[in-house]
Order: sequence, then structure tokens, then C-alpha cells
Amino acid sequence: MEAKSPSECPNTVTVRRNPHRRARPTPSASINPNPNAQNPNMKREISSFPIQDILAMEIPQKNPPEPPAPATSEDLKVYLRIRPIVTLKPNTKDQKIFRQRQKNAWPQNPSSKNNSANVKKNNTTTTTSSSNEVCIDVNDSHSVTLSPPASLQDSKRIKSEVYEGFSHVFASDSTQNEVFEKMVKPLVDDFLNGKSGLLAALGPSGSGKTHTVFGTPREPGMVHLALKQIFKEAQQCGSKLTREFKVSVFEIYSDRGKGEKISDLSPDGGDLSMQQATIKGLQEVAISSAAQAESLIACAMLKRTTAMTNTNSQSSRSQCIINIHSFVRDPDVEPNNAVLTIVDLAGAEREKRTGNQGSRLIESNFINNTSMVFGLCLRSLLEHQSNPKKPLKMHFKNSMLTRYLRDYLEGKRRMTLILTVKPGEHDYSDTSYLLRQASPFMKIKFTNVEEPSMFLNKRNIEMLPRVEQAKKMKCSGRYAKTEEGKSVRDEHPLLPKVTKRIYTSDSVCAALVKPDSIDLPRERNHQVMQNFAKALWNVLKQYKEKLMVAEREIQGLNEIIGNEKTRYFKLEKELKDFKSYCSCSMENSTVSTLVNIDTKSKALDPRCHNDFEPGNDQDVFAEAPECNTTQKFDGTPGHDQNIIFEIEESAHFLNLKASECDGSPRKDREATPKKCDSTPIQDQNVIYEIKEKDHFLNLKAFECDGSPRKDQGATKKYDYTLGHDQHVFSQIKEKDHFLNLKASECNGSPRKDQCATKKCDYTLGHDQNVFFQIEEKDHFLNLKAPECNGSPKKDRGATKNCDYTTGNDQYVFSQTEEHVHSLNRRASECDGSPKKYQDVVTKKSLDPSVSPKDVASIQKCNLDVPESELLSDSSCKPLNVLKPKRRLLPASSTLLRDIPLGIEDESEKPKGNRGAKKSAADETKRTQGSISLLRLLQSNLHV
Ligand SMILES: Nc1ncnc2c1ncn2[C@@H]1O[C@H](COP(=O)(O)OP(=O)(O)OP(=O)(O)O)[C@@H](O)[C@H]1O
Repeated sequence: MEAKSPSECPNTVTVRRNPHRRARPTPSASINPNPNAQNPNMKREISSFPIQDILAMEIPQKNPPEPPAPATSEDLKVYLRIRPIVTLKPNTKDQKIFRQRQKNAWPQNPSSKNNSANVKKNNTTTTTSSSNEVCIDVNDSHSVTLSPPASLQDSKRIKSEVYEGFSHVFASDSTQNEVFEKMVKPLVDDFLNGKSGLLAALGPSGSGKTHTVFGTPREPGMVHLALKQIFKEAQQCGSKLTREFKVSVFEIYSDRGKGEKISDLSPDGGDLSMQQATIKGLQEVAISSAAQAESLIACAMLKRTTAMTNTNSQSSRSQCIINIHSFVRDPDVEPNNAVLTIVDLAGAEREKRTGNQGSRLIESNFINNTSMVFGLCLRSLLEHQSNPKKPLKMHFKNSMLTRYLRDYLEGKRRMTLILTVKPGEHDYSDTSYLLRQASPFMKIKFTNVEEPSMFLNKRNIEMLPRVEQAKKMKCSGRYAKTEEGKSVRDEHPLLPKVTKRIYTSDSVCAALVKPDSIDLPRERNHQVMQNFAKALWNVLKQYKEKLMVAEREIQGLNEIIGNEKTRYFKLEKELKDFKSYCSCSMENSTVSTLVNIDTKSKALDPRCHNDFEPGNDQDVFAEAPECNTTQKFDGTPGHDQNIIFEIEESAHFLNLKASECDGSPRKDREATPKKCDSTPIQDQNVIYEIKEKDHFLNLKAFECDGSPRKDQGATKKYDYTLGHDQHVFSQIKEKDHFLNLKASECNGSPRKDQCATKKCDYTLGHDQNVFFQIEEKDHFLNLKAPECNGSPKKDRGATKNCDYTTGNDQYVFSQTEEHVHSLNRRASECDGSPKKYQDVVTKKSLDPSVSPKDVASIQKCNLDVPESELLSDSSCKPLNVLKPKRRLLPASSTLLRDIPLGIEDESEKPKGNRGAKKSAADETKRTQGSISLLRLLQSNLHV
């Protein structure tokens, strides 16, 4: 067997119901290139923003971007200065105080009195070599030897220690200028070159930190010398100063144990606050000369918090910070803004030695804590640099000073330390502790690349000069505005034509500013921005026009929607009017139909005019079409069309019936409001069935072969359930139709209807079912009327075959109708006077003594209608609606010609075969049902 592939299978047909879909364009190309094709209103297409063109045009790639400068590391510079041993002249007041302090000093070294040979004489004081013994010896300019006192060497076997690696060791006889030249002057030079730096003085209390930083009027300190050098350098650059310097001085102190506070030491300064690493409200005093700077520093020193302790007559009780800011005035000059920070820390002190108590003791704790945190930060940095796995601990958070100096303490900026020690043997512990703690800091390295976060540091930006702020903001990509409201972009480094100097070592900003973008001509940049602005303006303009067009279109659509709504309401109103018109026309048609019926019935039989009596029975018969008509407009709107159609159709049949009917229109009108409580859902079905029945009956009317037994049998099949209005109405209409047929066929007497009408007064709640029975009987009788050969007993026997189990009343009606039927039949067959016949029959029927045979004999005597007359109209033609006078008598008469004998035989045979018992039972039934009703009929007939 050959394996067929699915594609070769002829029976497999793949039908694609939907056409192939086109691949969707990419999101970038999903924009309709020609929106005007779909929307003619969109006449203009928005052009894309020519950002690519602008960028391609404006950025020349002349020089490749320079690689970032290699990171050069620089060790932390640590200087050591040994304070000279200060001895006061005897016989002076100060000497007494000094001696008192010496008593309180710790540790006391008794042997120090005899060891004063190694202490150099101080220029400013008179030395007494007998009481001073030094513990530190200067080996060279970079190392010292710390020798413990003899007492400690003997007891604790402490040996001398050599500390080396210092940037420079300033002996006790070193001058301020020497310190400045070797330590501060390089910082100043870097500062003038735009490098920021920090100089911090560490040491125990009274070791000469303040003396080194601020000095005295005779020996000015590093601040004065630096400022002097700065202005000296600035003046050497030219007659006109291209830079501006500002100095800010503040201190961090302990407010009697309430915490750290910041105070501005400038003449107009006050208390400051610190947020994160930013000091708020710090004043920067612009200075233009060294003398002005000295005056400012002098004022600051007067405001600084100091106190006398056992170790220092004027001990500093706060951390003092001096910032010298450099600003560039000329924009053409290279922005080398930098800040030189000098910190005079309060010296750590021992409680036993200082003898502090109370607030001084609190200040001492604060001072020691700050010094400890400062040392911990540097140690953590050292450990982190030695072993990068060790995280950099956040010791800086523990004090304001370390928070302010965070960048320096994290190795992001260059810092210089100067350690001041006292050479006395009683100062061995403090000196030893300081050297052990601070000497490792010499291994700390600072890189010349600062972290990007450095530029985002608000404190740094605020503290830096304006040009440097702009530079750093540019580096961070932010175009903020300065306090003066000037756009940073105005001072952006991209704009200057030529940069005179480029930082290469320290400032990261300089490295970032340095790339090729800084070499772009200003005009080119201006052109780029101008083109960019023009393109952006055009695009926005086009979008605006498009938006206006869209708004107009939306407005037009809204107007169209409004018109459509108005039109919809008009149509809806017309529909409602049409519905109401249909209902009215239906009523009118019904009324007119009934009026026609009434008129025609009167015309057909003038006698009924005199004998006609409106009754409830006729009202009920008229309910069926009327209720249907009324209920249709109470139903759901969605079925209006069908309902209307049915109304028309029903009306048509009603007209047909009206043309044929000899009923009473007036009764129909009266019955209309009585029954309209059927559910709307059933209305449609009801109407349909009614029509169907009508139609079927009409067809039967055309094709009737005159066999009343068939109709009777068909009628019996219906299940007449009480409460089912729909079914009942259909039956009613069906019967009504047959009544109409009867009316058209019969030239009968209105007495029959009248009799039937009277029966309905005694339905006792079973009106519908009873009416049906009445109609069925009427129908049956009517059909038989033209066919009957005047044998009432036969019909009556046929009628008895019906199984009336709905109630006694119903049975009574059937019996009554049977009698009425017999009378009608005779009326249609006889050309005699119906009134006389009616009187006779009524009297005979109401008289229980009269036997059926007597009645039949009476009927036979009256049946003298010639057959030829009946056969003359025997042609069975379609029922003409417009010709209500048409008679079906000829067809019925044709049937009568064939059936009479059979009917008589069939009616008589079963009667005879059933025997006496059954006949007796029938007689009993007839008697029970008919007696009471016949009495009522009799009374009504007499009305
Ligand atoms: N190198 C020096 N030459 C001469 N005198 C000095 C020197 N260093 C310090 N002194 C003197 O020593 C005394 C104490 O000095 P200083 O106040 O500077 O110490 P300190 O370290 O600042 O103390 P504290 O931490 O308590 O403020 C001062 O009277 C000062 O004049």
C-alpha cells in the first residue's frame, strides 16, 4: 500500500475562510505614512522629528574622545610637629600657675626635673632645663624615636619605638614659616591650581594645634600664611585679580551635653544647622587681601569657644573649620575653583591630667569622642584600602565633623594631617598613643578620580564656587539653576571657546570636562541648539494643526450623531403613532366589522331584528379577537411587527367573518375590555393559532364536503384545559369561524344565536370551556344544517358521542345546543316560518313529556325544501370576501343529497343496537342537563 501524504489526498480540501492577513508593521513603521488617504481632513502629515539629522550634523568627530586619565594614587601626607617644652620664668605669676598645673598633670614623672638637657630652648620663653625630659627624638625629617620614661622602662619594660614615614617631622625648634613652606605651601599651590585639600591638625590638648593653625600675632599660623600666599600668588598673576576668594569659619562644639552645635565664627555669623552633609546658613566672607583675611581670622578666634585647663591655659573646646574658597571672575579663565579646608581639632585629653569637671568634663568627652571617630574613619578607610573585602564602615555618622569631612575620610579627596605632640616625658603616653594611632594613616592613599556621586553631593555643590557648581552639574547631567537664577548652561564648560587650563590630576570634574565636547566651538553648539529648537517648533506646530483638524472632525461627528438621534426619535414617535393607529384601526375594523355583521345579519334576516336580544354569550364570542388586539400592544416592542401583521391578518379574517357572520357587533364592543389579562408572551402564539385556525376553517369552507362528522371528530381532539386562554381563544375563533361559515351558508334564523347567547348566562365560572362547547355545537350544527335532511334525532345522536367531562354545566349546554342545533337545522331546511317552528320546538323541548320522536316528526313535516333548489347552487367556489352574501347552500345541498339516508341510518341504528339501558341513560343525561337550562332558555326566550 502506498502511503499517501496529506497533501495528495484528493478528499481533503482546505478551505480558508478568512483571507490571509498581512503581517503587521513594526511599531516604528506602524504609523500610517499617509493618513490623508483614510481621512481627507488630515491634509497634512506630521513630519518626524529630525533628531538624527541634527545630531549627525552637529557633532563633528574630529578627535576621538580621550581616554580617562589613569588613576594616580597619592598617599595621605602626615606631618609631625613637636612642640617645644615651654617653661616659664620663675618669680612670675605665670610660673606659679604653670607649677600648679604641673602638679595636676598626669602622669607625673619625678625624674623629669633632672632631665632637661635634650630640650631645646624656646625662643619665646625662658627654659629651665632642670625639670623637662623629652621622650621623643627626631631621627630625621621623616622619622622619630619615642622613648618611654625610665620609670616605665624599668617597670613595664617598654622599649623605645621608631615612627617613620612621615612626610616631614618638624622639630620643636621649627618655625611657622618652615612648616608652612613644607606642608601648607604645596596645598596652597594645589588650591590655586584648583585642587581642593584638607589640612587637619591632630594631637593631644596643648600640643600646639591651634598654635600651628592660627599662630600668634608674632608667629602667624598656617591660615594666615596661606591666605598671604594666596593673595601673593594672585597678585603675581596680574594687576587685575581674576579670582575671588571667600573665607568661612565655623565651629562644632558641645552645648553643655545637649549635643553638637555649629556656630558661624564670622563677624555676622550665628548658629548654623546641618542637613546631611550640608551646613545651612554658613556665611562666606569675601576677602581681597591678606590683611582682611587676618582680621577675619582674628575675629573668629575671639568667638571660638575656649577654656582654661590644666594642660592649656587657652584650650580649644570646639572643632574649628576654616574654608577658603576660590572663585573665578573671568569666564575665559579656566575654572579652577577649589576649596582649601583647614581643621583645628580639639585635642584629646585625659581626665586625670586635665582635671576637668562638670561642663568641662562633658566638653572633654565630646572632644575625645570626635577625635576617636575621626581616627576610626581613617582606620576604616585604611583597612578597606588594605583589604577591599572589608567594607568601609560608616563611622563618619557619629559626629558632625566627620559627616562634614566625609569625602576626605572616605579617600575621595586629598587630605593632609599634621600631628602635634609634646616632647615631655610626662606626655609620653599621649604622644605614644597618637603616634600608634595616626602613623598607619600614612598608608592611606587618595585617588585623583572621585566617584560620580561626589558631583551629586549637594553639600559639595553648594560649598563650591559657582563655576565649579556648573561644571559638576553638567557632569551629573543636570541643568539646574544657581541661586542667582542664572542657568547653569550659561556657564557650561561646553560653551567657552577656549579653555586655558585643563585639570589633569585631582579633580574628576576636570577629567570629565576635558573630553572632546569641550573643544566644540560655541557657534557650532549654538547652531545645534537652534536647529533643534526649530525642528521641535515645527513638529509641535504640525501636531497642533492636526489636533485642530481632529477637533473639527469630532465636532462634525457630534453634529451627525445629534441629527441621527433626532431622526431616531422621530421614527420612534412615528412607530408609536403607527402602533396606536393600528390598535385604533383594529378596534375600528372590529367595530366596523361587527357593525357590518350586525347590518348584514339584519339584512340577511330581517326577522332577527325583531328577535335579536343581546346576551352574554355573544359578548364572550367577541372577546377573542378584541383581546388579542388589545394584548398585542401590551407585549414586548420587539414583536411589534409580527403583531401588527397578525393584527392585520386577524382583522382580515375578522372581516371575512364579519362579512359572513350574522352576529352582533355591539356585543363585541362591550366585551372588549373584559378579557385582556392574558400574558403578552402568549399573545403572539394565540393570534397565530387563531389565524391558523381561521385559515384552516376558511379552507374548509371552500373545500367542505359536507361531512359534519369529520369536523366533529377533529374538534373533539382538542384538549380544552381550563385556564389556557390561548387555546380557548383559538377554539373560540375556530368556532367563530364556523359560525361565520354557517352564517354564510345558512339562511337560518337568528334565533339560534340568540339561544346560544342565553346559555352563556349560566356558565358559572366555566365560561371559556362552556363557550367552546357552545361553539363546537354551533359549528357542528351549522355544518349539518345545510346537509341535514330534517332528522334531528340523528344529529342529536351524533352530538351525544362527544365526551363532555368538564362539568355538568357544560354538558347541559351541549344538550341545549343540541336542541338548538336541531331547531337551527330545521330553520335552515325549512322554508317555513321560523318563529312558528321555534315556538313549536321550544315548547316540545321544554316539555319533558314530549318524546324525541315527536320532535322528529314535527321536523319532518317541515322539511319540504326541494332538492333542485339546493342543487342549483352546488358549485363549490372560493369564498369571496367581498361578497358576504355568497351562499354555500348549493354545496351543502349537494352533500345533503348524498348523506341523508346514511345519517338517518347511522343515527337510528346505534340507537336501536345499544339497547334500552343505554337509551335510558342518554335520556337521563339529557334530562338532567337540559331540564334546568331549557327552563332558563325558555325564560330568556320570553324576555
Ligand atoms: N611650636 C610652638 N612654639 C612655641 N609655643 C608653642 C608651640 N606650640 C604650642 N605652643 C604654645 O603652647 C600652648 C598651647 O598651645 P596650643 O593652644 O596651640 O595647644 P593646643 O593643641 O591647641 O591645645 P588645645 O587642644 O587644648 O587647644 C600655647 O600657649 C602655645 O603658645
